[in-house]
Amino acid sequence: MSSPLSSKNIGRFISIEGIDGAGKSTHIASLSARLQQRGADVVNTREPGGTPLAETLRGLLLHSGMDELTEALLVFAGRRDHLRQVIEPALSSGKTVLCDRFTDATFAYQGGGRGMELSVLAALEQWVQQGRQPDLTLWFDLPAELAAQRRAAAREADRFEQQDLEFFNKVRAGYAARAAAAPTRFARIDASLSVEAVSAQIEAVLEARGW
Ligand SMILES: Nc1ncnc2c1ncn2[C@@H]1O[C@H](COP(=O)(O)OP(=O)(O)O)[C@@H](O)[C@H]1O
Ligand SMILES: Cc1cn([C@H]2C[C@H](O)[C@@H](COP(=O)(O)OP(=O)(O)O)O2)c(=O)[nH]c1=O
Repeated sequence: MSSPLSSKNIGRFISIEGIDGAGKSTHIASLSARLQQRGADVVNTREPGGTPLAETLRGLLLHSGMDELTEALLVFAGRRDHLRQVIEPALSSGKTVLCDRFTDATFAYQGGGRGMELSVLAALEQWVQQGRQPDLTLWFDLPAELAAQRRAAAREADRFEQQDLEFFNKVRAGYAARAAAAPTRFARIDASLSVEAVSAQIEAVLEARGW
């Protein structure tokens, strides 16, 4: 067994997921501000990344060629450091961690998109996280075609964003499978709607939890 993470859990862990172009970045700052207005002490972070070591790995993941197992090992290596250095200490001290992507992205991209065996990812997940999961995952869901149109209008593509529609359809299906397996943790947001309608859905999810 790997060394223990933390036994205390008094903060809230929220992850935000979805295919590239779903609108995560558009909503994160206002979501963070909204949580702070309600009294949360919010730590904003992201994956791949979140610590100096994990940010170095992020640069490699987004810009260097490698196979899917190497990708998975790098994301989990960064995740381990991120959990130990940032996420667990924050949750132990009662903070709210708002994380732009977490392990569902590995199941969706390396599992769904690249076709890696899910049992290998599940074993890595157990070793690295020892049961730690977000308390809430906001899944921005929309058709891959619409996300591609939004990305094309917005920015230059990295290694993942250069993938075709078939890849993103598989990533989306990967998220759908994770959501079906953890229906209490996941909240599906219809990300094909307007920015205002997406914000309203997020608010409804938080309200329903009394957050
Ligand atoms: N609900 C929406 N309707 C239309 N365009 C949107 C919506 N949400 C985001 N966008 C636009 O789509 C593009 C991608 O959004 P972004 O927030 O960067 O996505 P992500 O962070 O999930 O990749 C941006 O140009 C953004 O302005
Ligand atoms: C966390 C994670 C991300 N990724 C991919 C998904 C994204 O295409 C990419 C970077 O995510 P993201 O930070 O959302 O990209 P951007 O800053 O361009 O919005 O990393 C994986 O393939 N596996 C993972 O485990």
